[in-house]
Order: sequence, then C-alpha cells, then structure tokens
Amino acid sequence: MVICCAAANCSNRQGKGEKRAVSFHRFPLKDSKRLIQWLKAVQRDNWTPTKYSFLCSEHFTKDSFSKRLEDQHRLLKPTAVPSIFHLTEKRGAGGHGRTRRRDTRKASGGLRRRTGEAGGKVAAAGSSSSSSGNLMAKPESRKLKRAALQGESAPRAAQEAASQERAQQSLEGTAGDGVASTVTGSQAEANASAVDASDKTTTSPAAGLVDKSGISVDDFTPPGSGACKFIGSLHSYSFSSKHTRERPSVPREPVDRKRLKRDVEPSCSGTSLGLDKGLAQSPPSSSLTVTPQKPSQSPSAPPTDVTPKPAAEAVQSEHSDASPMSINEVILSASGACKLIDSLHSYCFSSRQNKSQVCCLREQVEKKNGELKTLRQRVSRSDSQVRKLQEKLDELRRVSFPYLSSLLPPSREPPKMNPVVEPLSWMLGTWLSDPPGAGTFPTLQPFQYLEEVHISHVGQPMLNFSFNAFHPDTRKPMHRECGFIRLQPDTNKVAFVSAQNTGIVEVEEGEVNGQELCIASHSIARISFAKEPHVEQITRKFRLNSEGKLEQTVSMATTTQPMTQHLHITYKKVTP
Ligand code: HEM
Repeated sequence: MVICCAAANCSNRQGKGEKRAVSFHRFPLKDSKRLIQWLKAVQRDNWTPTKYSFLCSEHFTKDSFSKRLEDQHRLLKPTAVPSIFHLTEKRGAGGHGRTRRRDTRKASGGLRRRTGEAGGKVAAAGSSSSSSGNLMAKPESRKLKRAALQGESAPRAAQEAASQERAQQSLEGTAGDGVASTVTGSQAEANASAVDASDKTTTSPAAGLVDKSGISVDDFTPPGSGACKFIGSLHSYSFSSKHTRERPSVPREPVDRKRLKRDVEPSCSGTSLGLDKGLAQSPPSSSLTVTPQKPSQSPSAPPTDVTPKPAAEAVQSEHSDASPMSINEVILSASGACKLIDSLHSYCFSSRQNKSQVCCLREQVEKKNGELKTLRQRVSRSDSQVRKLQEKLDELRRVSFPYLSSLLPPSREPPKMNPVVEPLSWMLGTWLSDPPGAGTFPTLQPFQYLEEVHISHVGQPMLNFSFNAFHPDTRKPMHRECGFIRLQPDTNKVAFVSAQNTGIVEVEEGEVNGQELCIASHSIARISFAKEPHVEQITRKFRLNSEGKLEQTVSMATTTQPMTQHLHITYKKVTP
C-alpha cells in the first residue's frame, strides 16, 4: 500500500522525493477531539478519513515532532494538529481520486517487494506509541539492521503478518487470481510487516487476538461467562454492522468472510473493521516507516515475485476515502459502540464481582445463622434447667413449710383491710427515711440515722409495724423495734405495743385524729440488765404531712434527763 497525503493540493506520497524525508501520519480516529481538529484543518468536504488516510509531515509545524532517543527517529507528538495547508490552490490531477489510488496500489506492490527482499525478516518497525503513525523515509541498511536487532520479535511479527496476508488473500480470492495463492509464507509475512509493523492489534495463532498492551480478548472474556459471550457477540455484531455499512457494494463469499472473521477478531478498542484488519491489521493511530523507493522498486514497476492484488486494493481504496459515513457516524460507530460494549463488559465484570461478594456474605450469614441456632439451643436448655430448678425449689418449700401453701390465699391478693384500722390506713406502707433522721438528747452528741419502716395488715383489726434503723455511713443496723397498733373499735383510741432490741417493751396509748397520731407511754418494762440510764417516759407523734410524707417525733425522759426530744425523722413512702 502506498501512502498518500490526504491534504488538498498536496501530492506527497510514499517514495516520492528521496531527497527530503517526508513522514506520513494517520488520522487520530480514536481520539475524536483531535480528529475533529485535524478535519477542520484539512477542510475537505464530504470526505471521511479512514485508517488508510494520512497527512504528510509538511502540514505540521516543527514543534509537532519529537525525536526518539535511541535512534532520533522523528515522531509526531500525540497532541499534534496539522496547521500548514495550501487550500487556495486547486487540486490537480494528482489529487485524491481513484487514479491516485491506483498509483498507490502499485506503490504498495513495490513496498512489498522491497521488504520481501529484506529476507522476510522485517520485524515490527519499532513504532512509537504515538497516536499518529509515522511513515518516515529510512535507508535500507538501517531497516535491515533494525530487523536483525529485533531478533525474537521478528518471527512472531512475520507470523502474524502472514496470518493477515492469508486473510487478505481470502478476500482477493474472488478475483480469481491464482498467483495470489502461491505467495510464499515468508513473502506474505514480509509484505504484511512492511505495510504496518506497528499494529496495535495482531492475531496470534495460540492466543487469538492479542492487543499490544498485552491484553488479549480472553482477558475480557472469562471462560464460561455467558454474559461476556453475549457481549462478545455484540462486538461481532458491531463490527459486522460497520463492515456492512462501509462496504455495502462489495459482495463477499460467505466462506471467505467466515474465515476472515475467525482469523481476525474485532477488539474493543479498535475502530477498524475485521476485513480491514485482514488487509492491513493497522489501527488508525499506528506508525509506519518506509524507505524511499529506488527506481527498480518504483510503484510503476511491480515486482515479479510478489503478486499484486488489484481487486482487493481497489476495494480498499474505493471504500477507504469514499465512505458514505459522516464523521459523527464514524465517531459514533467506532467509539460510541465500542465504549458501550466495553461498559457492558465492565458491568458484566462488576456484576460477577458483586455476585461473588454476595456469595461470600451469604456464606457468612449461613455461618452466623448456625451459631445463632446453637446459642438458641443453649438458651433453650438453660430455660429448661431454670424451670426444673424452680420446680425443685417449690418442692423444697412444700417440704419445709407444709402448711404455708395452705395458709396463703391461692390468688395471692392482698388481704382486705379490717375496717377497724381504717382510721390508721394513712400509716400503711413501706417508708424510707428522707432525709436521714436526726438524733438528739442532752447527754448525747447529735447524730443521724437511716430508717426503714413497714406498716401493714393481714386483715386483722390491727396494724403490724417494724422500725429498723441503720448507721448512715456504715449501714450497720442500729435501733430496731416491732409491734402492733390497735384501735379500740368505734373510737379513735389507739394502743401502740412495741418491743425494742435494747431490751425494752412498752405500751403507748393515744388518739388518732385525722392523719395524726399522738401517743404516750402507758407502761415500760425492760430486761434486768438493760443499759442505764433507763427511760421512764416516752411520747410519739406520727403525722402525714402536706407532702404525703410520714413524720415521727420521739421524746423521752430518763432517770437523769427530763422529757426532751430524742428523735425526729421524715419518711418517704416507697410501696403501698
Ligand atoms: C422509742 C425508742 C427509743 C428509746 C426509748 C431510746 C432510748 C434511749 C436512751 C434511754 C438512751 C440513753 C441516753 C443517755 O445516755 O442519756 C438512748 C441513747 C441512744 N439512742 Fe435511743 N432510744 C430510742 C430510739 C432510738 C433510735 C430509733 C435510735 C436510732 C439509731 C436511737 C439512737 C440512740 C443512740 C445513738 C444513743 C446513744 C448511744 C447509746 O446509748 O447507745 N435511739 N436511747
């Protein structure tokens, strides 16, 4: 394939003008922004660039190029945009037409022959990763040297190229060119390598389609993934659809097409057609390097050992520059569709990843459920043990207190209060000192104490009481007394009978008036060894204050002291 400059009024093409090195650069079909910039600069009406469209280096400013360190090879910068055009001139006969393309075919033949002469070992031409290819003129010896240096990669590149060539020949088979089928493998390899040794996507017999980045289609298509296979079929559909649109008038043998498709699978990132890959295997942004043509290798003198393929190349040139697609369509179909499919791939993978996470979580949940089940069983066993212990306790109670259960009412409802004690009902309940009680007496240091009071009834015409004092700091028990409060029926006369831990037993009597009970000692007895001084008189007053609190004030007279207040305390009710 001979490379021609696509710019209007520019007749530069590969091999033309040996004295000056002109490089050719592909249109950045993958980079839609830059492509638009290029197209604006080129200003060609009703023309769409293909992967076989080039601009020569003369349309770029000097600063559009950089030099490769190792061999000073001139490379077009990835951001370069052409700016030098002579648009006012009219395009001459050497413009962009079929005639020129036919010349291109001849030039292509020449190129093939030249590279074939290089021993069929022309390796990948060390193209840069620049998005625009670089078709730079180079001396033959240098090319050979480079091919030799590239050693191991050469056979592989040649093998790949041979595969591509075979695909191309399949297409060309319809032209009935029997010679084409006689092209030797080494020739075909050399040819394909020379056409574009910097393909980003090549076929590998072992691994199928392999991208130069090292990612193969298999990387995107996990085995056994139905979704990915489906997406893969979308790829095929996308490319075959593009192929159909770009080559609507060229009939293809089904067998050829099938073979080609199998040999050259479309890739996600590629914008080229499967058929185009079969022809050149060159992405739009790859770089090409050619040597200026010697007279004997000029395009006008096709070599005898390489069969030209006019039919296929005619198809190629006819459809490469005369595509009916608009730029938008190119961008949409080339970038949009593949991006969509790539996003489907991503979705597919993320979905599979999520699935595996869900599986992992499900396993954890199942494990936790198992643990929960075990815990529930243990709790159930504990409940059962508690029930058994409760039953045992009940049995022991029955054994220890044989009459208790019969004495207690089955419903365990509180006994009905005897109406006789009704006037004292305001005293019923459990009371706690609030605040602590205050103790005084002329012979004593003032002191504080806590006290708990229980005043209850069991349905009898009397109240039961107990007063239990505690030290406010140590909570040690101090004074304690218990007894009964009786009311003389149909009167407000009250008898208070008490036994105290100090060895005193006493009876106090008095009256209840409303919510106040005032009583005074009627008789006091004590143990023989009671501590002195002995108490001789005691008075008490109970009342329910406006705050609902129970108050008690105790005064006493001893053998040494007249009647003096000994205690004052306020209780807060804590239970009925
Ligand atoms: C009606 C019931 C009570 C009577 C008749 C009574 C009688 C006495 C008497 C006669 C004394 C000796 C006084 C002295 O040495 O001059 C005494 C002392 C004392 N009483 Fe009471 N008392 C009663 C309730 C309480 C209560 C509820 C407390 C509370 C903790 C208490 C705490 C004390 C203390 C700390 C002393 C001084 C130390 C002692 O002698 O043990 N008393 N009481």
